[in-house]
Amino acid sequence: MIELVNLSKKYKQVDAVKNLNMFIEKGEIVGLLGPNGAGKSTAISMLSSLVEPTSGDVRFENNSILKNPSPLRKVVGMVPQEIALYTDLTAEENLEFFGRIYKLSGKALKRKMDEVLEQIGLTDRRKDIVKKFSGGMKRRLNIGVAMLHDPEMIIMDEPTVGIDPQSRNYILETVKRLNEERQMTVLYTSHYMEEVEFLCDRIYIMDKGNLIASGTKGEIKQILSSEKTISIKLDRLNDQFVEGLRENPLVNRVTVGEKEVTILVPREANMFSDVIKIAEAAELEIYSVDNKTPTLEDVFLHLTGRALRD
Ligand SMILES: Nc1ncnc2c1ncn2[C@@H]1O[C@H](COP(=O)(O)OP(=O)(O)OP(=O)(O)O)[C@@H](O)[C@H]1O
Repeated sequence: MIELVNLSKKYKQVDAVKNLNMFIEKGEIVGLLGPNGAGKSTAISMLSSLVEPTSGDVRFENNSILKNPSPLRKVVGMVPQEIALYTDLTAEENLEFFGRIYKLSGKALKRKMDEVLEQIGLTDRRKDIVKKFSGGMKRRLNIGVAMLHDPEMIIMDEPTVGIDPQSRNYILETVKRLNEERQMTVLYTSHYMEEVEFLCDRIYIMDKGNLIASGTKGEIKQILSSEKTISIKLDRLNDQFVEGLRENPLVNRVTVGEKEVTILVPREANMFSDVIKIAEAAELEIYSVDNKTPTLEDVFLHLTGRALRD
């Protein structure tokens, strides 16, 4: 459906996106994962023809959209990171206003507004002024606006940043439902790997303007096939224990949580007795030692040496 070919964007000294190659097929949920500043917003702004690339091409149904973006714009709904609503108007009035921009009117507009309000779970708040909405409700309405013209595809730029967990779940479930029931194609950007892991069929991971991994969840996790992650839970932590792990020749990486340490070791390594000895020397009590299935966070850590949210 859509293909990005060697797409780059340079802002003065900053390479916001470097030689990005990506494709999105009809009916897929594709995730674009990366920390702040990775280049995700720039990539989707070029994809939706809001920002002009420095080089490369964006192709929709095999035609370049750089000179003629209208065929793509007709089928894409964009949910920007910033909320774009009139806060002095009600939810209904906002939808009506944006609906008219999409040239909807009369019964067709009313029908569409009812449908969208139902989809975003705001039917009973339709007459309330947006100023009084929570952050999560505003985001849901923002998504509703993008759905007014019946898009085949929706592009969402970090739609759950800074909202309550309940609204976040609602948004994730809505995206899944739209995909399953209406075969909506979705491009979902996030720096929350668990969201991308939950939603997406295929994933692209960006860092500092570069694509660092891509594929299905399984394919991406194969990157770690030679290693495994072990989670160690303790009564408390101290430096001696962490240093003891770091000095162990089998341990490739140590990540320290509150009362939990995770270590990355070769798949075949049996670490149990080493971990117990290091804990005993550090006078700590171990609650559990578990093998973890790798997460996308582990893959990101492996590829960049940093956590996604660093
Ligand atoms: N209009 C602009 N002018 C100059 N630099 C820009 C502009 N837009 C983005 N950048 C730079 O390009 C890089 C990528 O930014 P981008 O917003 O695409 O990242 P992102 O992954 O979407 O992160 P975030 O979640 O923080 O928006 C950053 O270094 C940013 O400062």
